[in-house]
Amino acid sequence: MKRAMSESRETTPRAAPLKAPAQQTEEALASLRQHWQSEPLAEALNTLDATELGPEGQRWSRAVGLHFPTPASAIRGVQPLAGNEYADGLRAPSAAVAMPSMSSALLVAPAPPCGHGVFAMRPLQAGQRLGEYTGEARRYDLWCEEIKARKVARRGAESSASPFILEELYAAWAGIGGGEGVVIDAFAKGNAMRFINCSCQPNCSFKNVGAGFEKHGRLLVVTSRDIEAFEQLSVDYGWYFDPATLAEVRAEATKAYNEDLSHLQALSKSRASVSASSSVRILQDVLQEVPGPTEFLRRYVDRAQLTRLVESKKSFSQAKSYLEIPEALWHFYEVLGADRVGISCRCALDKSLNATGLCSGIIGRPLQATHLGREKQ
Ligand SMILES: C[S@@+](CC[C@H](N)C(=O)[O-])C[C@H]1O[C@@H](n2cnc3c(N)ncnc32)[C@H](O)[C@@H]1O
Repeated sequence: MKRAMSESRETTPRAAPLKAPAQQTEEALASLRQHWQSEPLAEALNTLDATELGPEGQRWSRAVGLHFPTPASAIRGVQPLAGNEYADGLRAPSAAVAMPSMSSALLVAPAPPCGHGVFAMRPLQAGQRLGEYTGEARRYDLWCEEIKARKVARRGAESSASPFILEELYAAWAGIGGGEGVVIDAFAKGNAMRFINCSCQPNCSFKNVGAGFEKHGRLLVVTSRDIEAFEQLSVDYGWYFDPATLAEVRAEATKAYNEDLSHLQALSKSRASVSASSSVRILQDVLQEVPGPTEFLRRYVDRAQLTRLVESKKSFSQAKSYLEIPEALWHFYEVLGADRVGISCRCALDKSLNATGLCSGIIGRPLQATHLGREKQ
């Protein structure tokens, strides 16, 4: 990956000793495991052995001011950054901004199905400043171009203008910065805050703490409500509001629906087993109340509505846009579209990340409860 020349200043990793000795780390992990004992999370925590929490993870944590070692599998290829690096001609804000040191309550650990996450190991109060979100401060326009080039290289020339690929979800918007906007990109370099997952019921937010007109380049993670011990920290990534991304999600939703037409027709006629399309098989299972492991897409189908659609013997026809997908199916296909783009949300599959079970299905999309119905494109 070609990166823009950096005008960054060198950051000096803090040389503080790792504060939690092995025994304290083991105790912390045991209590986390105990707390989430019947969840997939507890099983994932069992994978953390001495190698995972060995010297590599200890060095990384020390460099970013974390109390506990960070699992080696989480930080492969990720450079620890105690403070931002400034690239693309951006300069560090000149006015000194006092930043809190990293909270000693934080522990990075596996958090299935979202990779690794950040856990609060003791209760935290609303409004608490937990530390800085560090990474490379990049000009938004240049960073976007780079992401798009990578996307075209990976997905082909017909890729849309939407910048979504995995890397993008590590970049946090840091204000307009007097120009085209600034993001803090923590994909390749950062600290523990880069592991905070997205939740539809977030418990933290980013606060911009730049000074004067240089209101960019410094982001604080602040709790937005009281947090209980062993909860995961979460924020709302908010990228749903990127128009190009939304257009791509909906184009993929329409494509997926049109690809399924003949199978949907079979579904409406006989409810016989549907073979070729896995998405229609999910609808079939919902209709027939087939029990089984929770397939996350099932969450976005209302059984009564789907039954009415099927019983109406409607014939399914090509949709030109997602607005033409039948009412009972649009949410299901919108989430499927988001999954194809790479931004489907699975927060409610992890109780530590979202205990309410309410999830919009798309990373950064508002919950249906506050966002009823389909929007116009
Ligand atoms: C900023 S990182 C968070 C740390 C990441 N879990 C890791 O282990 O490196 C963003 C990535 O985490 C995952 N992620 C975060 N929140 C998610 C969510 N609500 N649903 C699904 N995946 C999520 C996605 O893979 C996303 O690209």
